[in-house]
Amino acid sequence: MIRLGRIMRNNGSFTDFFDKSSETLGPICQIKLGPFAHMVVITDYLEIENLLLRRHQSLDRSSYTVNLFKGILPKALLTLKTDEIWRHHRKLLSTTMTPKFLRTVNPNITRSAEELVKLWQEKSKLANGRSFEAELDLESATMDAICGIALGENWNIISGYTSKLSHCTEYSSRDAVIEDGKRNEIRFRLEAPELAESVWYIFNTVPLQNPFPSLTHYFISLSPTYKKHIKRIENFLKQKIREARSKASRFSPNVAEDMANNTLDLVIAKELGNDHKISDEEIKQELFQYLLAGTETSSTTLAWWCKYMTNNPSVQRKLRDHLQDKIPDYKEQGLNYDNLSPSNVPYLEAVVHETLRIARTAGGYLRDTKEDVIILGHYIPKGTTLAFPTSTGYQDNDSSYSNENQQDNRDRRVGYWQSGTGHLFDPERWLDEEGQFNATAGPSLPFSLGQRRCFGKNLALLELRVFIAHLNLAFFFAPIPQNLNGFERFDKIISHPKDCFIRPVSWDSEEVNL
Ligand code: HEM
Repeated sequence: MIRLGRIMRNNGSFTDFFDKSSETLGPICQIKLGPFAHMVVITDYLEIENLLLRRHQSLDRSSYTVNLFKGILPKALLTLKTDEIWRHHRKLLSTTMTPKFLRTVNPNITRSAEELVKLWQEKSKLANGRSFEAELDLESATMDAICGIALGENWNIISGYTSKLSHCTEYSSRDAVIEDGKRNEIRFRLEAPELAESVWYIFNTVPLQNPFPSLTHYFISLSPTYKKHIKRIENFLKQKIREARSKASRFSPNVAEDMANNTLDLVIAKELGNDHKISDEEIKQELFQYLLAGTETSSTTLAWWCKYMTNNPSVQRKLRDHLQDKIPDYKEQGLNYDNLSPSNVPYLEAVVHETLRIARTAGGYLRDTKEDVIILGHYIPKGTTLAFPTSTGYQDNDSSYSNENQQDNRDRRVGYWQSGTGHLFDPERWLDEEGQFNATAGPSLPFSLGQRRCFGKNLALLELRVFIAHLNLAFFFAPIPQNLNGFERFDKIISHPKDCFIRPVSWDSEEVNL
C-alpha cells in the first residue's frame, strides 16, 4: 500500500508498481488498494501460465474490469463474464481473425501506414531538424486502419492532417498550424474529424484509478458534452449497421460472407446463416469495442517502438537491410500479409515481439476467483481479484523464472532470458541459431493467455508488422535531445510513454552514418 501510493505520487504508473513488486515482493503478494479493496499480484511466469491455461475454470473476468468499462460497453467481449453470450459473440467474431480475412483487410493497414509516411515526410520538412510528438499521429493512423477494417470506412484522419500541412507555404498560414514548444520542439495544431474526436472523448471518460468507476461514469454520462459525443457515435454506427443489413439481404449467406471485406459485413453475413441471432445493440457495442481495444493498444506499442528505434540505430539499420534483402521487390509488389510473415522476415517479427515485451502496453490483466483456490501454497478465497502483470520476463529476477520448488520444470513451455538482460531492448533474443523467429524463446505475455486472452492478437501483430516495416523503410529515427528522450510512463487505459518525440529523416541523410 505504501509502496503503491509512493510510486503513484511520484508520477509512476501501475506498470511501474508491477515491476517493483515482481522485483522485491516475490512471486505472489497481496496489495491493499484502499480501506475495502485489495488484490493479489502474481508475477511467477509458470504459475500465471498454469492458472490461465489449465485452471481457468476457477477464474473469470474481473468485476473491476467489468465495472470500469460497462459504462461504455455494457455487453461486449471485454465486459462479459465467460457465459453463453460471451461464447456466441466470440464465435461469431472469430472469423475476423483468420489469415484469409486478415489478408482481405490488410490493404486498410497498408494504406494508413503509407499515409503516415507522407505525413511525417511533410512534418519533417516543416520541423527543419527539430523533434515533434508522434503519439497522436500514431493513434490517428491506427484509427484510420481499424475503421476501414471494422466498418469499411476510412475517416482519412491522417490524409486530412497532411493536406492541411501541405497548404501552409505562406508564413501567415504556417503560424496557424505550427508553433514552438516549450522544450524547443515543434508543435503542429491539427484537427481530427468530429467522429474521431467523439470516440477519443468517450474513451477518456473511462474512470481509471477510481474506487467507484460505475457510479463515477454514470455522473459523467449525464453531462451535455458526453451526450453530444455518444449520440454522434451511436447514430453513425446505427446507420452503418442499417446499410450492412440492407446490402447483405440481397445475397445468400454464403455469397454475403464471401463478399465481406470488413468486420461488420462479415458478422452480418455469418448471422444470416445462424439461428442464434445477435442484436443491433450488441453489434454496435462489438464495433465500438474494435475502435477502443484495437487502436490505442497498437498505437501506443508503436510509440514505444519509435522510442526504442531512436535509441538503437543499429537495430534500425539491421531491420532495413533485412527487409530489403528478404523482400527485394517491395517497391513494386508492396508489403503484404505474406511477404511480412514471420518465416519470411524473422528479424521483423523479433523486433515486433521485443517491442511488445518491453513496452508492456497493457500493464496487466485481472481475474476474479470463482471458488476458493490454492495458489503457490497460499489459500485464496472465492471473489478475490488476481492481477497478472505483462511485465513477466521484463524484470529478470528469480520470480520471473521457473522456481523448481513450485512447479515441475519439465512442463515448461517457454525458454529463459539470459540472466541480467531482461530490461534490455534486444530483438536477437527471439531468434534461434538458424536466425528463425522462436515464439517460445522466453517469457512474455503481452496479449495474455487462455480462453480470455486478447481477441485481436492476430490483427494487432499484423498491424505492428505493416506499420513498422513501412516506417523503417521510409525513415531513420535520428537522435533527439536528452530532455525529450525520457522513458517514464503514465497509465491511461494502457501504459503510455510520457514523451514520444521523434526526428525521422530520410535514409539518404548524412545523419544516418554519423
Ligand atoms: C498491441 C496491441 C494489443 C495488446 C497489447 C492487447 C492486449 C490485450 C490484453 C492484455 C487483453 C486482456 C486479456 C485478458 O484479460 O486475459 C486484451 C483483451 C482484448 N483485446 Fe487486445 N490487445 C491489443 C490489440 C487488440 C486489437 C487490435 C483488438 C481488436 C479488436 C483487441 C481486442 C481485444 C478484446 C475484444 C479483448 C477482450 C477479449 C475477451 O475478454 O474475450 N485487442 N487485449
